Amino acid sequence: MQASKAAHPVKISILGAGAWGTALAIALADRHQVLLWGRDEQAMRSAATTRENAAYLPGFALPDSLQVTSGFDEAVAHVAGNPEALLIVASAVAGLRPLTQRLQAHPIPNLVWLCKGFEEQTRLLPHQVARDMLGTEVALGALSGPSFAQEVARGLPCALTIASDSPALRELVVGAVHGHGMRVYSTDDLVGVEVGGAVKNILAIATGVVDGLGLGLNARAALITRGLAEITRLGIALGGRAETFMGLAGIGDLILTCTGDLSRNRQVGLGLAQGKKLDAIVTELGHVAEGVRCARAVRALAAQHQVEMPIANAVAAVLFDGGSPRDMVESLLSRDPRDERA
Ligand SMILES: NC(=O)C1=CN([C@@H]2O[C@H](COP(=O)(O)OP(=O)(O)OC[C@H]3O[C@@H](n4cnc5c(N)ncnc54)[C@H](O)[C@@H]3O)[C@@H](O)[C@H]2O)C=CC1
Ligand SMILES: O=C(CO)COP(=O)(O)O
Repeated sequence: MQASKAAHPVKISILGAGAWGTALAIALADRHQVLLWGRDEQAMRSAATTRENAAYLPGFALPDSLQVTSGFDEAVAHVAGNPEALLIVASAVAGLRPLTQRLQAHPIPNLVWLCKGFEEQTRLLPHQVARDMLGTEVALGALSGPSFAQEVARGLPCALTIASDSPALRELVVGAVHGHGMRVYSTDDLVGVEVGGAVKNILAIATGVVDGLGLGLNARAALITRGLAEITRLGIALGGRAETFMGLAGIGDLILTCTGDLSRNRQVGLGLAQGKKLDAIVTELGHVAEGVRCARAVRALAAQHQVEMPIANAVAAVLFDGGSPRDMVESLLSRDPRDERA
């Protein structure tokens, strides 16, 4: 599909001024009329004056053309009722329900989210949460793929995928985001894209543990490969398509997050291997590490759907059951041999 609408500017509101929402706002602000909303009034006032989001993305200048606000109504009014405008939810998964609940009263035609995970309490994927809150009238989609915020904010190249069952929304997102070093592919496999993005975070914690324990590059490659098998099994059980897991939101993001030290989830694993406590690691990060919240939901879903996920389960045991990082490795290495396709 060609980026047919890239030529003209689009109104875009981004709800959530964390690292990723801010980076995407920076990347799009030279092409579109972008408004970035954050819930912390003082932080947004400071960002508007200093032209920097010091808490979440320090060191990156906000372009003059980027509007910054803590006024929710202002952010919604920027796009409401406009079928060519785009509303992007850039919060953590935990923010998707409260934010979409606030959108119920507004005529939002197109909604895309960037978060990766399952909702902790309900074990729902983001598109199920969004549908719950907004019904079927709104065109919905997930924008995912390997994309560290800091690199996107620096203008380095990346490739993303937009997943939606609405061809018009896919076209709108490709038209608005593709270009300027960002390649945007599209798919209708929302489940596959969301499962890939959610579960790779747990595998990044596992890889951080293995690397932190100094177990070597062979072990890392084995873990990533068998991790992909786990993601694929769960994804297919939940209705995703196998080929999606060989794409950007599957193996692409898995490789990035497992091997790149910019990953917060990988940092959690490295910290655990050093013997640090989970609470201390998460506090020190100052950002969300979705794999931590998601691991319990994935363990429960794997059990419910009878999907074998030994690595994800071993991570959950370290995070929630007091298992040690070395126990995690031992539990994986002592498993019986099996057919590689199993
Ligand atoms: N940082 C990155 O490189 C990338 C992050 N993502 C995903 O995007 C999402 C956001 O990530 P970051 O911006 O990096 O996280 P962050 O930790 O830098 O910022 C989190 C954002 O979510 C908001 N938030 C958290 N809990 C909330 C709640 N209960 N209600 C409303 N808002 C809430 C915060 O106010 C903040 O704006 C995550 O799901 C992450 O997995 C996806 C691709 C790249
Ligand atoms: O999803 C990401 C890159 O695509 C970011 O991963 P982390 O949340 O582990 O930093």
